[in-house]
Amino acid sequence: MVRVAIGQLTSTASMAHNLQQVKFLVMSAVQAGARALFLPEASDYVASSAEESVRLVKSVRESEFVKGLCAEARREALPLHVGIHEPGDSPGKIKNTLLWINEDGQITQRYQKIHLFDVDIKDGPVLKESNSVEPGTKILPPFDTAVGKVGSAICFDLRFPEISLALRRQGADILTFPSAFTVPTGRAHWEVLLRARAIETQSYVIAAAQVGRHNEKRVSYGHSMIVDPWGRVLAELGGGEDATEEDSPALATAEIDLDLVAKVRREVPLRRRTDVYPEI
Ligand SMILES: O=C(O)CNC(=O)[C@H](CS)NC(=O)CCC(=O)C(=O)O
Repeated sequence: MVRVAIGQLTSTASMAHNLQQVKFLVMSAVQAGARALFLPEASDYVASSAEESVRLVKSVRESEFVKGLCAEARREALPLHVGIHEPGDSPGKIKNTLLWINEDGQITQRYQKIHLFDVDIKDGPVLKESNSVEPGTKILPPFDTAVGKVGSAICFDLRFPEISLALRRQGADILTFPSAFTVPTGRAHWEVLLRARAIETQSYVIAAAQVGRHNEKRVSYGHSMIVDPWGRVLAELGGGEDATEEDSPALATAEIDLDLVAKVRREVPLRRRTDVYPEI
């Protein structure tokens, strides 16, 4: 058994402020005895427009936020899983990136979000992530960590079971979905989707999320969650309409039991009928 932590925060356009919040979460995770801390998508900043998002972006070498995180990880010997932005390959574009920073403070894994959130919901959010973000083109092969084999995806990727099934097939014990869900879609779909991915892949799901008001235009749902391979919610933070100051920054922990992963997979074998439908 090994303890993991999820950290929830309200990132703004100030990277210095966001780094302060994350430092508090690192300290809390260490105090709680966690062996890894999982942070939300876009922890470095949440901007109020595509233009501002592009204007704020820094390479990881130049980002005070990422350099600060690497220093924290090394000082506390605590691996960090964190969503940030990076400059894109074409001008005027950025990447929505996930980093694994190991206990030596080194960036050892990187994933670029492959599904972009372009939605136009009547009386709801209108967001065109592709205005500023370049989609990734690869799945990051699941990687070994002190808490298990981690398969990473980001936020809207959660809605596409194919990526979760691919990560599971490549050996993941834990799926992660660092997120910044909107309030209406979160209320309708967040928990159901997370638990469905956990149940159908028979894996832990760790989903750290942004919460509350980032700026005049943007509010996030919160409800960061850890789900076990049987679909039980082991830990959940607050959010939604009733978000309070206690919800940000906030930390929760749970125990990862890899024997439970093996047990669930043994007891309920999911033998696919790939003679009937294509393997994904
Ligand atoms: O803009 C940034 O910097 C950070 N990125 C995000 O907030 C992204 C793209 S706008 N949000 C989502 O994918 C929400 C998905 C969602 O809410 C759903 O699937 O219902």
